[in-house]
Amino acid sequence: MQSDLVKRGAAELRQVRKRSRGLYWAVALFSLFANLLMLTGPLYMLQVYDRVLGSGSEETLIALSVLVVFLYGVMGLLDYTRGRIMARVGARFQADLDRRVFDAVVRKSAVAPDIKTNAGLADLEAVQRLMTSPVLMAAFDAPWTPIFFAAIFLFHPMLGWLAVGGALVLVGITAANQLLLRESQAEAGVAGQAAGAMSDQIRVEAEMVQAMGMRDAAFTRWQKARGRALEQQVRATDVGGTFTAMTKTLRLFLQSAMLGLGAWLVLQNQMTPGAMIAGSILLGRALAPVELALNQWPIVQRGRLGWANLAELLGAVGIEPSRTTLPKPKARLTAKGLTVVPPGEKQAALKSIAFQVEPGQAVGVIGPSGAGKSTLARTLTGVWPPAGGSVRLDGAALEHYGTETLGRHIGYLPQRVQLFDGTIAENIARLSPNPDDAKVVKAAKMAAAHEMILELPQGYDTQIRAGQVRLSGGQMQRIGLARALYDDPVIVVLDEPNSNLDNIGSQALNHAIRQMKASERSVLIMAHRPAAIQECDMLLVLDGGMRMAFGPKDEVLAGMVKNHREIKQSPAHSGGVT
Ligand SMILES: Nc1ncnc2c1ncn2[C@@H]1O[C@H](COP(=O)(O)OP(=O)(O)OP(=O)(O)O)[C@@H](O)[C@H]1O
Repeated sequence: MQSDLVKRGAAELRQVRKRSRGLYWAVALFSLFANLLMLTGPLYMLQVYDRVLGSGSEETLIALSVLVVFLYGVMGLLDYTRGRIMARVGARFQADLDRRVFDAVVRKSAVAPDIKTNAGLADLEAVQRLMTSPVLMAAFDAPWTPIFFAAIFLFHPMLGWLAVGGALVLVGITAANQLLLRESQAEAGVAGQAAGAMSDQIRVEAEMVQAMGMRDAAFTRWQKARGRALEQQVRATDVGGTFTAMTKTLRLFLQSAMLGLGAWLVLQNQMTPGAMIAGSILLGRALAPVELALNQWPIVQRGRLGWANLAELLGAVGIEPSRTTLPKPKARLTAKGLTVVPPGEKQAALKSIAFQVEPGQAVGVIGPSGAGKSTLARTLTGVWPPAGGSVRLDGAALEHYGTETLGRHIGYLPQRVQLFDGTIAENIARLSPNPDDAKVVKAAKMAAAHEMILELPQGYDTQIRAGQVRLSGGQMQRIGLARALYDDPVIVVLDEPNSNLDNIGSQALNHAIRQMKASERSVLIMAHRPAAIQECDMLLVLDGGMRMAFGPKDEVLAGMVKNHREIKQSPAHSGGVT
């Protein structure tokens, strides 16, 4: 099953690569001519040694040299052009897959984040780098290598066999290099990613690390992860370095051996001195792709690893089917037999839940920690798919809207509000590059964030950057609420919306809920605190993933004597807020 998915992902990658098939053929054709023109050097040597030096004709030397300059010029042009074509092939491959890989990374990370998924875009870049690297050009050159060997055989079979023997040893070394390096390079890659992920996590939580005196411990952990990566890297470099040195030495030796054998054959009158020099140059040309592949093996390995990881990622996260655009729904939400299993878990966090939300209603979802409230929020916003049962928005299953459209219909305020680099307006407008100012201000006013934002140094244009413009938890939550309300969603799902709000914030939230209700929209509030359910008409009580009660708020509360008393006694219920 797993490998079927990987095969599907690999097929998708190949499909994209195939789009540049015409260009690959062009590069292959250019490579043929470039390789034929590489015979220019040896042929020139042959002529200079055997003809010019023999005849002493300066005119011949000049004519030959002019011809060589021209041929080298053409060869350089062909080489340059095929390099440009391959750069475009790589860029096109990346551009064609950017969106798909980006979506897959985000979709998979929303459900089951892991280090491998994090590296999705870096994997795509690694494949693109391999496609544009000289080593891929060497792959185009390799098929023409026999031309060079054939030419050496023409000079003398003994020289030919020496060249073929040497080349075979070099290819053997390259293959051994690949076998030995594969494991340690893959391990170095994985360990490096783990160390990178750990340092990212420490940086994001730097405040906590600093405040709790965890810096030493965090460093020790990171160093351990980094140490593993370094150890593998050093091993890989050691092995790679040994092979590189071996090939370099062997190549130099082979070239001298060719000259030595050539000289002996000249002495035996079996060959001309020109052929001796030309044979040595030809050998260098023939072995160049092998040596290049060996030197650039890390790029090849990383590219191959990237390809394998991308195949796995794209196989696991299928292409989203395009959906027929449905009209803007009414705020009616119906859940039937809804069962949700958190990704990677075996046990359901919601078990066969049923409830209905009508337009103009606010429904409070209450229950102890781990009851399944956030799970319900994630399901209603389409992040976690139901394992059984259904959720329908105005009669259509949530997945029929497509995630982007669903996000516009159902606003979401998560428990932990995270803002992105950009202006406050862009954040409220959900990172839209052209925020609709009127909509931004409307949402901010509804979330009672307008005045607070105006007091910031640049108002709505205040840049939020990691480390700069520190907003308080309550300010973040209000901006998060404005973001949830942006563009008039028909339903908003608020997960612990007042956990960071002060009295004014809580009152503003209740005001926003009343406004939503008055405009026939509906609100779901996952809550611990009584103040949050003040405006709710209905209550859904969850415990251990099961529905314990659902109905009008007062009825449900009356049925829950203990909770009822607790909430009745809270100042929030008697008109105030916590
Ligand atoms: N990302 C996750 N991966 C695996 N299991 C999860 C994940 N998130 C929640 N769960 C599990 O699902 C169950 C319900 O958790 P959920 O977060 O929905 O509870 P909650 O009612 O929102 O709790 P709280 O009030 O503390 O936020 C818990 O048993 C929890 O372990």
